[in-house]
Amino acid sequence: MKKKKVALFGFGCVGQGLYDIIQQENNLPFEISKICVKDPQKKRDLPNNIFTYNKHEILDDQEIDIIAEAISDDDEALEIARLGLRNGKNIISASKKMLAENLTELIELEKNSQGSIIYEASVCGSIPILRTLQDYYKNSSIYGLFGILNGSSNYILSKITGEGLTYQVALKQAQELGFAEIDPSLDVGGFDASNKLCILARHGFQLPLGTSDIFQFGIQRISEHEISYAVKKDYKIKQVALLRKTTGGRYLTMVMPAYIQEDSPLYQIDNEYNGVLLQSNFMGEQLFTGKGAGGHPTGWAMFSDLLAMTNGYHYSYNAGSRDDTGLSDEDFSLNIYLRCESDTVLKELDFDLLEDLSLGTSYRFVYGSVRLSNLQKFKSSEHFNAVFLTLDLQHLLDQLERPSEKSSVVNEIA
Ligand SMILES: NC(=O)C1=CN([C@@H]2O[C@H](COP(=O)(O)OP(=O)(O)OC[C@H]3O[C@@H](n4cnc5c(N)ncnc54)[C@H](OP(=O)(O)O)[C@@H]3O)[C@@H](O)[C@H]2O)C=CC1
Ligand SMILES: N[C@@H](CC=O)C(=O)O
Repeated sequence: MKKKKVALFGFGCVGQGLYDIIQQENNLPFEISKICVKDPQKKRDLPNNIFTYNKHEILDDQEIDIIAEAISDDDEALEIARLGLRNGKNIISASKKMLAENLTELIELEKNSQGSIIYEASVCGSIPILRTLQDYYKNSSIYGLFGILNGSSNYILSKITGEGLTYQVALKQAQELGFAEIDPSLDVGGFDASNKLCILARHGFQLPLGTSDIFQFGIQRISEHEISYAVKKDYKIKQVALLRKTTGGRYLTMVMPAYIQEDSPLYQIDNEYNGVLLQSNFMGEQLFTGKGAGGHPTGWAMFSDLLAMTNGYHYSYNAGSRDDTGLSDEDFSLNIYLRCESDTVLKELDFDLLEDLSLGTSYRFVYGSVRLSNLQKFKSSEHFNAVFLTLDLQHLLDQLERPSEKSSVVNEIA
């Protein structure tokens, strides 16, 4: 049988990871015919004639069946996806930011194209979570998703709490290992996790979320105070993402740092590993974990998509997909640890103090309860200068709709 022709866009961490895997496998139904990169001056380990610097050489080539795109330029990645679909190509993409921001348009384009677009590598590296949501969870009633969706921030937090590394050193390592985005503020600021949550929301919940719909707070402000509290209490700090059904079939979503206790399923998920805990009726809870970043784990997700695509695999977007975001406009209260400089912040937040942990220090370090709407307003204000982490997420979940009594779902997740 004639092998399908695949062209790669990008030969960096992920592109090379995919290329390595392909070299080590035999009897594949496809072969790499071209690789498009940006910098003609860069030294490469492969012969020059496999590279091109002109995307049209691939997009206009009738012989090329599949495009595997892993580039660090989201505008260009979007252009490649658009032109590729218009030209009837099948596309595999790792560009989560581009996908999260343009999924509605790309789904529309795909409907009118001979080709299709799939993107397992864009969410949680090696974990086959989109395939699972598509094919295994199809039609099941998922009511919650909770997890660690960003490898770099998990790596950084693991290294600073577990090994005493400084934030800067841990971030540098995450960059050197190829985990971090070209702009690492996407990782530590929670944007990357929000992008992934948007993609998961589409596939698991049929929700067209945008990152601006997600309550989001990063890990950049976490300091030795929060770390030593975690160490003292045997907690770990994780950047967690949550999407959970509330009353009336609407949803609550957030990405924020959390103190995680030993009995949480996320506690043992360290370094660049990710974890996604799905909650659904009938099946209860399932935790999926694996390497969430890095060339080979992510390259494998692309490789698996390539194999699936050569067998005609494509996503089906549930016809029940809604037009609005589906988010709840109810207000909820969240239990947080807060470090700030003065009592004014506590007043502004209408903070319900449960425990004062300041112990004679010059700043306020307190545990208590706030309305999410107040926290949102406060963190967007100009003079915002504080750090907060949630602990007791169960306090929040207790305010949300519970699964029917008949199901055997366990609610404790954090
Ligand atoms: N690293 C990871 O663990 C993961 C990354 N991703 C996503 O995969 C994508 C690639 O990431 P990663 O491999 O880490 O990035 P790298 O920075 O390691 O590599 C980027 C590659 O993209 C190429 N490139 C950049 N701009 C263009 C352009 N305009 N035209 C053609 N090629 C271009 C670069 O070319 P040149 O070689 O000439 O510089 C380089 O080969 C990103 O969207 C990232 O978010 C997704 C999951 C995990
Ligand atoms: N920068 C991302 C890479 C994978 O998606 C991460 O750290 O998770």
